[in-house]
Amino acid sequence: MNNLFQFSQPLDNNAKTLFNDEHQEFLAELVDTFQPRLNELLEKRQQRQAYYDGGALPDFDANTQDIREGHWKIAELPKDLKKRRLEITGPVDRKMVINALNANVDCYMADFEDSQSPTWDGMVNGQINLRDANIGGMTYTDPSSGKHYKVGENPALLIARVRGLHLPEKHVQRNGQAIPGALMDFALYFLLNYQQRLQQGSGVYYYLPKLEHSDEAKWWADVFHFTEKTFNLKTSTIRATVLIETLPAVFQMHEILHALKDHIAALNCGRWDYIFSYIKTLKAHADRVLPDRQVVSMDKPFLNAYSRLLVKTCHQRGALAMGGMAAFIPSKDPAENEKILAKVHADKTLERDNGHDGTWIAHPGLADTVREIFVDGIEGDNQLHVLREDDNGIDQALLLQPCDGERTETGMRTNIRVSLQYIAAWLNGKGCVPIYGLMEDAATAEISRTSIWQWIRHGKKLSDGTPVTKALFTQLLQEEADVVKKEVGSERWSNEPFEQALALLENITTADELVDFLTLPGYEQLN
Ligand SMILES: CC(=O)SCCNC(=O)CCNC(=O)[C@H](O)C(C)(C)COP(=O)(O)OP(=O)(O)OC[C@H]1O[C@@H](n2cnc3c(N)ncnc32)[C@H](O)[C@@H]1OP(=O)(O)O
Ligand SMILES: O=CC(=O)O
Ligand SMILES: [Mg+2]
Repeated sequence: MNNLFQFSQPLDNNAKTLFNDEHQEFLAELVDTFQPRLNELLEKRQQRQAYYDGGALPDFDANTQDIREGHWKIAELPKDLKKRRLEITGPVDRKMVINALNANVDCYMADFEDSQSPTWDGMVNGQINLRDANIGGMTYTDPSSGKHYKVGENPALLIARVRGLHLPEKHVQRNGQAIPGALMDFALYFLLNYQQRLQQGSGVYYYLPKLEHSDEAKWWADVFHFTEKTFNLKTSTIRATVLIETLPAVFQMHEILHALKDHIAALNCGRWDYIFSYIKTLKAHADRVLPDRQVVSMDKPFLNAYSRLLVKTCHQRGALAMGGMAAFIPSKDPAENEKILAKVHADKTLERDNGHDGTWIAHPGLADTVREIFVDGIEGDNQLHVLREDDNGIDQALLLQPCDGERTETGMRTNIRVSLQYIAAWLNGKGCVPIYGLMEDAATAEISRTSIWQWIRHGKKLSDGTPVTKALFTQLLQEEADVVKKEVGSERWSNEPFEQALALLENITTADELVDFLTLPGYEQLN
């Protein structure tokens, strides 16, 4: 094996498959060509944030008005990306991959991101699992239950979501620097699967998370062109769906589609990161502090405007407009489950009526309910024809409109318990877990912990008049840690990294400066 990278540990057989000489050569070329520019793009994020922290608000860019107002379309969608009414999402562990491919859905978004804790083993085995999924006939036997899993006929179309641009892959270094996690995920998924996917008459499909600016989309476009050229492939073999899940990006949707016009297939409303980004981007703006997380739902004016503007922008350019995730997951209690399905039904109906072409589900048990809306409830493969005049008036003021609602002690305590349990799970290698009947992943947990930070930062009062201070948070943290300890039992508490999570949550919530992503300090502690 050649020595183009330094690895933090000896490679096992799976890792050797991923990092064979040919793969290392291409990845090294990508890193050398694109990492310096990526570092500049990340620096620009900081500069824009400093501008917002100084009192400015995100807005449409006057310099790119011609792109927003010009007549152009993205490249024609490939046949298999025109029908994406239902997409299941989930982490890349083997059983989940098989269950997702067998779910009654059109597509499966296989996630190296929000729902995947980026442990070395998780990322390496995830690539092997997706390779096997693309080859077909994938199997697995669960060692604890003995249950056997096999991918059946007509599996869902696979789309891989790579890590965000901010996350390094510390286990793989080049010239003493950790490589970008996003480039590793992109390159390995491409190298392991492109021949197989082309033989099947398809392309290589990705989801790109957490972009903040069209310059970042342009960076990805250049990575895709470079890859297609290196492997003598037709332009547009690689197709991306970009999550619009940061507040700055909602003002850049035409520009993002334009920058990626040879490779884009759709935009997606990543609502949870979007809410987190609203908090983060406007963290210095006392008049835009969010209320309890539970009341920030998609029918709030600022979120509804985001969904409608995304639909309009996509359809104008010939791209699909994907909806997002309702965090409710099925309950084993039939009465409770009926209520959950009713909530999911209402949430998805709103998305369908806004004109989305498809949506996400977190669990196979939601497929039938959501099919009623997005399969039986729309005519044809998508709603590309929906272009409403009513949506013309969506402007900066509406997109940034403050959100009504109370800040309560119960809400704050729930945020603490959810953050604590999620961080412990993430540090333990699980990126998505059920907590109090909801799916929690990196994006939802970010909302919980940054809400508290922002309430402290602006000295907000709870609905009973109590001011939110660091001292109040520290007191509630101890009380809620005791509650969680009782809920999970002392054995689990001591066997899993709850104490580590407690310390991390306390640090990031009481820090004077908002920590950009909880996964950055978290990653320093991850294997
Ligand atoms: C903000 C965002 O980024 S949203 C996108 C990222 N988030 C996600 O993708 C959520 C993915 N969902 C999940 O990880 C899971 O549904 C959880 C963790 C929330 C709940 O999982 P569980 O506790 O295992 O749920 P439950 O016990 O009800 O699962 C029943 C079965 O459905 C399977 N299942 C549940 N969710 C999924 C899924 N998303 N994909 C495939 N299979 C699934 C389970 O593996 C289990 O299979 P089994 O009966 O063969 O053992
Ligand atoms: O990635 C999806 C989100 O809601 O965040
Ligand atoms: Mg997200």
